[in-house]
Amino acid sequence: MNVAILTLSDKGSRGERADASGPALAAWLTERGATIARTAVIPDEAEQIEETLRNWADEGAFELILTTGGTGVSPRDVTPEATLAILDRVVPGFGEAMRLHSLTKTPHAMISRAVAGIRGTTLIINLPGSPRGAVENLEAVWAAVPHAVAKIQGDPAECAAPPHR
Ligand SMILES: Nc1nc2c(c(=O)[nH]1)N[C@H]1C(S)=C(S)[C@@H](COP(=O)(O)OP(=O)(O)OC[C@H]3O[C@@H](n4cnc5c(N)ncnc54)[C@H](O)[C@@H]3O)O[C@H]1N2
Ligand SMILES: O=P(O)(O)OP(=O)(O)O
Repeated sequence: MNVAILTLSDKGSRGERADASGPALAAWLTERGATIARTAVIPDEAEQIEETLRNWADEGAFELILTTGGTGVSPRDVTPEATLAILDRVVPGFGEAMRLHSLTKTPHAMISRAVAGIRGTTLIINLPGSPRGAVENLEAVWAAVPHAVAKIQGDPAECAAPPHR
């Protein structure tokens, strides 16, 4: 699976803090056989986020785009709005699963407004900004990602498991 990782961070984009979240996600994914095909760190600016997500998805080179950062309620947290602006279809189950799983780790999980969905043939998933939060939220949805990616790419196989005996 070719994955692109977009880090949204004002401090990171200004060089005031090293990006630890993008590399943490990359390491986690690489251990599971994914290829990290593109990374970038940009500020929490809605137009820039929309443009980057639109361009990356429309390249058709990545099955999965992960964002990290800007999902909360601070004045400059705009990642969910920017993502929704460029999605063709929303997949609410990813956000539901992330918050359900993350609430077992911290009550602050309910503050993340992360969304997920599809643009063209690319699955896009928001993750929170902290390195630990980003990986914990990816862990929460990973079991469904390969199947979702296959379906988005047009896999015609039937989903239903064989009937139980
Ligand atoms: N499973 C978990 N879910 C959530 C956690 C968690 O720890 N585990 N944290 C919750 C919190 S707290 C919040 S608030 C929300 C929303 O988070 P955001 O997406 O808005 O995160 P940011 O404000 O962008 O960042 C938070 C914090 O993390 C550090 N940070 C951010 N970006 C980077 C980076 N690229 N490299 C290193 N460190 C980074 C920094 O200290 C920021 O202040 O999510 C809940 N969900
Ligand atoms: O510089 P950022 O965008 O990572 O913001 P914060 O540290 O306030 O989450």
